Amino acid sequence: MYRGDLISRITATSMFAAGSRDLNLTSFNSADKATNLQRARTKVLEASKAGAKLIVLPECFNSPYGTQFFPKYAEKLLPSPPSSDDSPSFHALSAVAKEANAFLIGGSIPEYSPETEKYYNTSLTFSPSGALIATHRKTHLFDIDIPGKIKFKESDVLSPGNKVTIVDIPEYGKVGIAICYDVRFPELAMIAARKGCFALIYPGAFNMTTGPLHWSLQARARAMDNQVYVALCSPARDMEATYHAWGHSLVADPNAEVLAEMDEKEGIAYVELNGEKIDDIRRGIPIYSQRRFDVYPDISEGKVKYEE
Ligand SMILES: O=C(O)CCC(=O)C(=O)O
Repeated sequence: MYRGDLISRITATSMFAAGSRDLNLTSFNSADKATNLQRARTKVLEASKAGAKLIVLPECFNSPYGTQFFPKYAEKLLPSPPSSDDSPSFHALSAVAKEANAFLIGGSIPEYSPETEKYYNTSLTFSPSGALIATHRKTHLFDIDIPGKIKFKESDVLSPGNKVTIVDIPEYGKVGIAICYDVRFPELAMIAARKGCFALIYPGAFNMTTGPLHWSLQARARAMDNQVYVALCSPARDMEATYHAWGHSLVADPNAEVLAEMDEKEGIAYVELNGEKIDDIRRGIPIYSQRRFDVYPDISEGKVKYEE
């Protein structure tokens, strides 16, 4: 199930909050996709130079965030690989993964599928050779309405993905990938963890209402429930934008302790993931072997749609 022998070889992972949804902290205009892609490239190369082997970008890193923006920024990913006209972001991510010689979880981008004629919020993961190794379409759409605070309805424009996404990273182990609001659904995290993932990684962008309330708590809860690493990677905050991201990219360890947490500004956080820590935590608090599947079902078995 859990491949401690492989994951203990991990040396570094990095998170950053750059190339944001609507980032306009310096001189660049984040509503400009090409600028965002260039910014992301610079930061990925900076992280890889510092030794990162697994690099994560934020949700919707190539566009402003908002249902009004998705159709304009959406890219076609089919056929795979798409043409560079259809998906400049696909090609930029693939090229920089190769240049950085690192695994790259490329945040997410708005996608338009000519097959289904629908829009999605989609995360692409590339290997160090530049090959696409995983695609996750946000499975739980961000539809909330907290009176006087925030109303957001992704489902006005987007359609949901329909699977749990696990990527087996050679020499490291399995990683579960999902997007932002997906973190609120413990079932998805638990299935990925019980299928052997050592880390659950969520490009995401909470807001100024739910960020302070739940961002860190959600990461810590998923880490505690599953005794795995959990990483959340947010865009930096831009108060000029229509959506104010909470920021605070963070990594929680298998004991639910926060190893690194950024502030709301652009930056890079580096964290070393150690497989032995998972073994130690699970030995100390052995919930992994104490489950009572005679009392309740194992949700990771049976009718589960997942893809490795
Ligand atoms: O769950 C939340 O509070 C925020 C989710 C979100 O911002 C998103 O899914 O993009």
